[in-house]
Amino acid sequence: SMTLEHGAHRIGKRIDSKMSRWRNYGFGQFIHWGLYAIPGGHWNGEYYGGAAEWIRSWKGMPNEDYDNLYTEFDPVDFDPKAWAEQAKDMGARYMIITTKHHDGFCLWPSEFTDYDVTNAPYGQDIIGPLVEAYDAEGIDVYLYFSVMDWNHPGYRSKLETAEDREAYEGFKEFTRNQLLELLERYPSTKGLWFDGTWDAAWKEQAEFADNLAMEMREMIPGLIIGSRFRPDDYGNRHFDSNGDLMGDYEQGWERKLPDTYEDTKGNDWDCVMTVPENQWGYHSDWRGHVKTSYELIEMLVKSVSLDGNFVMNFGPNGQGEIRKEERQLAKEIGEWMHKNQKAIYDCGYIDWEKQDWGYYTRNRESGEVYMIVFNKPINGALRIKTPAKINLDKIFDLNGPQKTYRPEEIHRNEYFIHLDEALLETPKVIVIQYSEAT
Ligand SMILES: C#C[C@@H]1N[C@@H](C)[C@@H](O)[C@H]1O
Repeated sequence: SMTLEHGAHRIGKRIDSKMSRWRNYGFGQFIHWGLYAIPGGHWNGEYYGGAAEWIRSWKGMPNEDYDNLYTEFDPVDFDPKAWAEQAKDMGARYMIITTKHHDGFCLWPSEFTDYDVTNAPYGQDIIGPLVEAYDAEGIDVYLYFSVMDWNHPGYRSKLETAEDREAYEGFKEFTRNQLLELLERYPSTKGLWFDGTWDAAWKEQAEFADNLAMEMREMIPGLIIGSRFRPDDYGNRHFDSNGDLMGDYEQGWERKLPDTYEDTKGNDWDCVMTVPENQWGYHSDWRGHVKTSYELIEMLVKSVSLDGNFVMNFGPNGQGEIRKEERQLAKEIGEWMHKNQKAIYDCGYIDWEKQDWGYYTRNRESGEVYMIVFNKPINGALRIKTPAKINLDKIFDLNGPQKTYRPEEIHRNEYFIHLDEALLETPKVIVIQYSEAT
């Protein structure tokens, strides 16, 4: 392997209690909110088919029109307590909020730019009340921060001239100032979710990013930072030039899921997921497939079954309201979570052979295994295949009358259990208590 100054500084998972807390969340909420929520995917009567939070990059939206949207930002309906209550009812255990997206508009009063909420009609801090409201509900808060910043004069996607390099030094100092400012203002934050770090200019900043990450971790010991922040000595991100994970967990699963445990390389990881195909910020006209609560629950369960966290995105509108589709999804997912959260919280992967009926999760403390059944076979027989020396001691429904199942042995370590109910209305959880034969 290569000698790297600024590659991965740890091989393997973090094992401290703060990271264990992160690992056990299971379910999180992403919130993308900012100026892009005002146009909501339209401008001058034209429909923008891209991701609403990228509308500034659309030829139909003149840059100066976008950059002046801040003069209209006045979300009178913003109610952080209501958002936090809804997240609690849904069963989210952490929340990631966009403090600054690629457009550079800051949802907190920043000392280092005028392009922030204090210069919009709204005039007040958005991040602080959100942190407070979510902390009060016992939901941990993480801060999304985009390094790429279309508003800052010193931003460069690549460094070609001496002038570029000089301007970029100023931008780097600005970035450091804003990050330290955020940690100073919101010290209860548990981590940062970085984005906008794919440009060539940033990929040259291995030493700067490494030092900045160390400085932030000194400010808040145990701070959790994913793989999307630092480039290594050769500009590689997420995995360094030796193939080792940069940061505390893998942030590569954006709008996609690993299919097997091998795909996760045994690392911690999160999947961040949009409800439509590709809308993070508010778009008033969702077109194409909009995911149902059934699909989102399956993605959540699949993530936990493969040792990851699932983070579902919400895009509040320009008035600060959560749109009705998202409110309905939160309600439906919450109904399932209220009854089945034991199969999600503090759970992860177990190396039992995946079966067509659904997914296994395992509680990391108790060792209890959960079968989450999505696909009931016509004959109602659910196959269970375990590694050798595993004894199935007790099998019963998580909910309802504690119906127990007597496994029918097919041959060693392979069984059927027989469901007798006609039709599954929602994904069904069955508990397996097992022991290892000595
Ligand atoms: C591309 C891109 C960005 N990464 C997602 C998490 C959203 O913030 C999207 O705009």
